[in-house]
Amino acid sequence: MPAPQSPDDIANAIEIRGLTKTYAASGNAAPKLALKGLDLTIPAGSIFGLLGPNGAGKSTTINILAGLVRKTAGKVTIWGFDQNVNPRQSRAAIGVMPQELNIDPFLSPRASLEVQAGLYGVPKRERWTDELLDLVGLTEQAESYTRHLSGGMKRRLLLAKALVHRPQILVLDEPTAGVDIQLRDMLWKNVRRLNEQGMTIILTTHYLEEAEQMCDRIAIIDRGELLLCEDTRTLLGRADSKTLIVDTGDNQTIPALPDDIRATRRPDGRLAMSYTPSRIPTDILIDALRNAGLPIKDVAVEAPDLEDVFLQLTTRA
Ligand SMILES: Nc1ncnc2c1ncn2[C@@H]1O[C@H](COP(=O)(O)OP(=O)(O)OP(=O)(O)O)[C@@H](O)[C@H]1O
Repeated sequence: MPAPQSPDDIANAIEIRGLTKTYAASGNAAPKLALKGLDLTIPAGSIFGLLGPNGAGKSTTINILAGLVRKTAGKVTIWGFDQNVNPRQSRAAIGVMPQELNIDPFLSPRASLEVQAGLYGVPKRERWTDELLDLVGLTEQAESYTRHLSGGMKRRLLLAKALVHRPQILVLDEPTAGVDIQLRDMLWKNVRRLNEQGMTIILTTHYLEEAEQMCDRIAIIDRGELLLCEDTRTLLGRADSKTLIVDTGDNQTIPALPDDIRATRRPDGRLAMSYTPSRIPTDILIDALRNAGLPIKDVAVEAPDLEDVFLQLTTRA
């Protein structure tokens, strides 16, 4: 049965059901159960973050998607193609920018892209090597030896390599680990542009702030299991705590407040109160300060970030 091809037909770029991976024992090391029946659905057109602490199983998942690691059990469907039934088509739908710089040092960027296109069987007339070099800002270095490129340029070349076969899905494995701000900005600009053109983006990152800013949906996995998969906004709403910061001018008293509100003075003199907005609305708290006779010169609210939620979910006892 032909699998659907048009983006309009595809609701989910990736569907993972019951994905299990056991790495075989080697030497003294026992077999390792890295994925324990993972279910994951990645909507087409999203920028999707796959997060988790070290050893959670992120790379294993990505490597299975990329066809680099063989799954032990489970079903993986990529762009409508079952990986077991249509391995070639499912692999063609995905491009992976790996963590490590796996580039032939003796090839020029142009030659690297041509070789990669050849590996994917892209006919010469369908190649877009010049556009790709331009996209990642390597037109000037197109003919240089790759070993003469800076680390940042090599990473940009990896991005271009992942795109030679115009995949519908782009996977970025820790794309900004150890890169400078300029490269990071360039990378995210490109990623957003590709996403606007319809490409589904999946990324792993240790920078939670980055995931919060970039991803519209986030999955958190830990010890080979899915902890949650939600829209970023919903996920951030989970941490039901906020901090109200009030500048009370010269008045430095700490007012008496209900028991479940922690009030402290920050080193800059402002009053900081942690509270649970679902139980105490912010305006009620401000009224309580007024009633206590405190001057209110300025007010700010600090909302929880992804790091708070992540730690809440993954901190091990
Ligand atoms: N080739 C392998 N052989 C045996 N065990 C492995 C192999 N690769 C990974 N593992 C183990 O499988 C588990 C999941 O590893 P994986 O690399 O997928 O995690 P990760 O979430 O990507 O972690 P990190 O954030 O550190 O990259 C870990 O316990 C790891 O030690």
